Amino acid sequence: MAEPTSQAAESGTEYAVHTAGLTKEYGPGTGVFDLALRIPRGQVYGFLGPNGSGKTTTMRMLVGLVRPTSGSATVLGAPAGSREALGGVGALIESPALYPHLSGRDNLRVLARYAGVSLDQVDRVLAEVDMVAKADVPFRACSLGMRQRLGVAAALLKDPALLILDEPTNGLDPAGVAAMRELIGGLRREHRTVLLSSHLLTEVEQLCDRVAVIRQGRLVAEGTVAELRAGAGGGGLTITADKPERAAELVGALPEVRSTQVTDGALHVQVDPDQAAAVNRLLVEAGIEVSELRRHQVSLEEAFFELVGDGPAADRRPTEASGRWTR
Ligand SMILES: Nc1ncnc2c1ncn2[C@@H]1O[C@H](COP(=O)(O)OP(=O)(O)OP(=O)(O)O)[C@@H](O)[C@H]1O
Repeated sequence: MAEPTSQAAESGTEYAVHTAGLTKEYGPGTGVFDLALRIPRGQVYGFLGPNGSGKTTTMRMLVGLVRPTSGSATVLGAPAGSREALGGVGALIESPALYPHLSGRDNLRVLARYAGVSLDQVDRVLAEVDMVAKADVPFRACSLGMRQRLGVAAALLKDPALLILDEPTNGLDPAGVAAMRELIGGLRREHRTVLLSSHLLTEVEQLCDRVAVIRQGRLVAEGTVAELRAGAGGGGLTITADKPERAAELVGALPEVRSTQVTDGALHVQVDPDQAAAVNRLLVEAGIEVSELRRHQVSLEEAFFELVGDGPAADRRPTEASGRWTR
């Protein structure tokens, strides 16, 4: 699959998905409102939000299953839901609807015929989702993990540039989740774009290049995982040193440091924890004795709960915004 071309960039199609003011109003305050998404090609893009926040509705609008109330959505440079856009999109939205009595392979053959795709593609997608050995098991006898893999295989039949996967890890055991992670990592290596919704934030953290967070139908944050973490305080260092005030002065002068604070003799520094070695070196070279230096990282989960406001980290406030925070 080709990388985005400069011609594509010029014509504004460097984004696999581009929405502006996208709205689906089911009722007052219910649905999706004024959504502006830009999903770069070739990335795995996480779409996060609590139950009922509008993820599925958005994905359905992107494949033309739900008609927007207002706004626009462009998919692979064509209007969402148009024949041209759909030609390049594979989607798994909710559970795959396959015939229970047919095997995975036969189900995929039916879908391939229906989509006008060569039957040769069936073996290719079965291999891609690592289901060749189990391809002849009737769908009704397939485990949840196998069903989800077949769902992804069905979405891959048209060799799509964009995969839209709504909760592909739903209900999977840890081994199934790990296998799905591997599969999605493989899609990225093929330069496909993946729009992925998931409640498994550690998975999203490992897989996604960028993330959008929606709450009650509205975008509340967008950025790389690192930017979202930084927006939630970003983590930092706690330093025990013999001259904490002097240490704070020195460390505070570093351009990467967002803030310093000395409490109970310990120096708290808001900075990317990966700067630990540089900070330590600075202090030691200034003749300050460092007896302890601890790193702490804000997880995507903590950042998420801070944004959607109903979890363990809800009482904490972001101290500095570096992602595209829209709250
Ligand atoms: N066809 C519909 N008619 C009326 N309201 C709907 C319809 N579909 C969705 N909604 C409402 O729109 C809101 C967004 O639902 P949606 O399914 O998009 O959320 P979600 O983020 O995918 O949730 P989940 O994580 O639970 O799958 C919810 O309040 C839901 O009840």
